[in-house]
Amino acid sequence: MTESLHTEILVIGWGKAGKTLAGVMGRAGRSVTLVEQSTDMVGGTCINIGCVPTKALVHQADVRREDDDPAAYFRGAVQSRDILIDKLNAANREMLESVDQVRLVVGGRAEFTGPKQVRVTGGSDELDITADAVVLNTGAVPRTIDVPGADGPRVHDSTSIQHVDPFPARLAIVGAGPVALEFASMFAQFGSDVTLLEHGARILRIEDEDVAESVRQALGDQGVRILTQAQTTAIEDAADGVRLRTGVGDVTADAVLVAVGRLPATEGLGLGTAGVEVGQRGEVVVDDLLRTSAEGVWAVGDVNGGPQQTYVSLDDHRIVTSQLNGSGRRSRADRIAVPTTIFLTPPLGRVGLSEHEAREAGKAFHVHVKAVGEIAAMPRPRTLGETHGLIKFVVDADTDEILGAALHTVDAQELVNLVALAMRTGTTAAQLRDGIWTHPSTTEALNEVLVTPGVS
Ligand SMILES: Cc1cc2nc3c(=O)[nH]c(=O)nc-3n(C[C@H](O)[C@H](O)[C@H](O)COP(=O)(O)OP(=O)(O)OC[C@H]3O[C@@H](n4cnc5c(N)ncnc54)[C@H](O)[C@@H]3O)c2cc1C
Ligand SMILES: NC(=O)c1ccc[n+]([C@@H]2O[C@H](COP(=O)([O-])OP(=O)(O)OC[C@H]3O[C@@H](n4cnc5c(N)ncnc54)[C@H](O)[C@@H]3O)[C@@H](O)[C@H]2O)c1
Repeated sequence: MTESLHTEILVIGWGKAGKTLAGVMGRAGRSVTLVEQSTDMVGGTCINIGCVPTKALVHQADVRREDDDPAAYFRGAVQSRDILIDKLNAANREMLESVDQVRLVVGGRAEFTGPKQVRVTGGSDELDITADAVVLNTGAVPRTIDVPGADGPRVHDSTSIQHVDPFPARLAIVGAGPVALEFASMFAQFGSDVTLLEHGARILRIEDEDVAESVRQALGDQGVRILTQAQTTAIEDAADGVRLRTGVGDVTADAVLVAVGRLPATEGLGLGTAGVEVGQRGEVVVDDLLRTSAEGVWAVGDVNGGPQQTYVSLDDHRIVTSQLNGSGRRSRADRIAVPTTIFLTPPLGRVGLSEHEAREAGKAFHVHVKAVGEIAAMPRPRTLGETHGLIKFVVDADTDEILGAALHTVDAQELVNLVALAMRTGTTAAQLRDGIWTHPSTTEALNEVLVTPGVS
């Protein structure tokens, strides 16, 4: 059956930016149609297969006791992950179903048939939609590696590994980005024997050496084996598992996770038909207002090639919403000090310049750095029994403002937001150092680390 409709705003993909924009614009009385290809993905990547389920698993892994049977414990952890995700998926649907002006089309793939004209196909049903404005929010998909055996049944991506069965006593992970590191730390805590295959000279190459070394030590103490210069050339079935051939020797495992990045999801969208330009990395090309090359078409979230973070996608929505329903002045260029966190145990929070980036930028700066275990004024890690890590600040020698920070410590995912705010507001290192902070908290590190003699 073919139906047609016209809508003011068409959102393709139920990502963070798109769902937020749909709710805001619908509540403002504008007619919105949101198309999502899969019922399993209502609410998008973050809540169904990305941030939230993985952090639920990280938490479960952290609280596992040494004598818990790994396989049985993992099954229980996955069950509680699934219960949580089902609830969030349903809550996301309810959030938009309750907005009268929003029409939801779930279970059909959208493809452009002309400028601002889309066909949605789901089974034998078709829906032709024309729109005044189109917002592309199709996300990203896991990149694969082009080696023999990479499509084998025991080779997983970040989605399927969350339900891996049987539990892998030995897990090999190809890649060393946030996905690889988070799963390495998590599976080691679940009781797997984890080998991480990094194809470069060291993990976290964009970070300072002392920061990367701090993470390496924490992972090592969890039992993660890191092989560097390990280019995977083949994945083969073997009698005792699956064998990865690498330039530095073979690795045998029960399961493999390939985590070598995520590519913007543009396949099959018919972007050429819509006059939407795609760049060399497969991303939809946008300007700072997230406008594509086609008039009236915007791209938000991972698909536009920006940082792949949920909160960046959320900010993308603010930029487009401001054009559809506001001053239109909000821009990507306004972003200052956007923090990140890799949810290791303990997590690594990062914001601003690293030491080597500050040096390359020709800045005059001081470095304040201290190992977490040596920070007497911060008992919080000791109360949690997790004293790995390092806290490092790069401070402008002329203005005393924070240029950047690396926070490898418990609670880093919170503390990094405070430091980011300090950077945005021009709060000085001395003000942070002399601040009154609750006790026992991780923020107290500021009282001590920023007192240490700054090394120029
Ligand atoms: C394992 C993992 C862990 C992560 N952890 C974190 C974290 O801790 N913190 C963080 O900030 N970020 C994290 N991320 C990244 C974060 O999940 C993404 O940056 C974010 O979800 C991107 O959202 P989005 O708005 O681009 O769209 P998405 O949420 O990806 O939504 C896109 C939607 O579009 C749908 N779609 C695609 N094509 C079509 C089509 N043709 N027709 C209809 N629908 C379509 C898809 O099914 C999907 O539901 C993680 C990612 C992964 C994979
Ligand atoms: N906590 C978070 O905020 C969080 C968590 C998970 C994912 N994410 C986002 O999801 C996106 C995807 O993450 P990711 O870790 O998959 O990708 P990534 O692009 O961040 O890292 C991929 C890593 O794989 C390595 N690599 C590439 N090809 C390889 C090969 N053939 N062999 C071995 N290594 C190879 C790269 O050098 C890189 O270190 C990232 O942009 C990230 O920001 C964020």
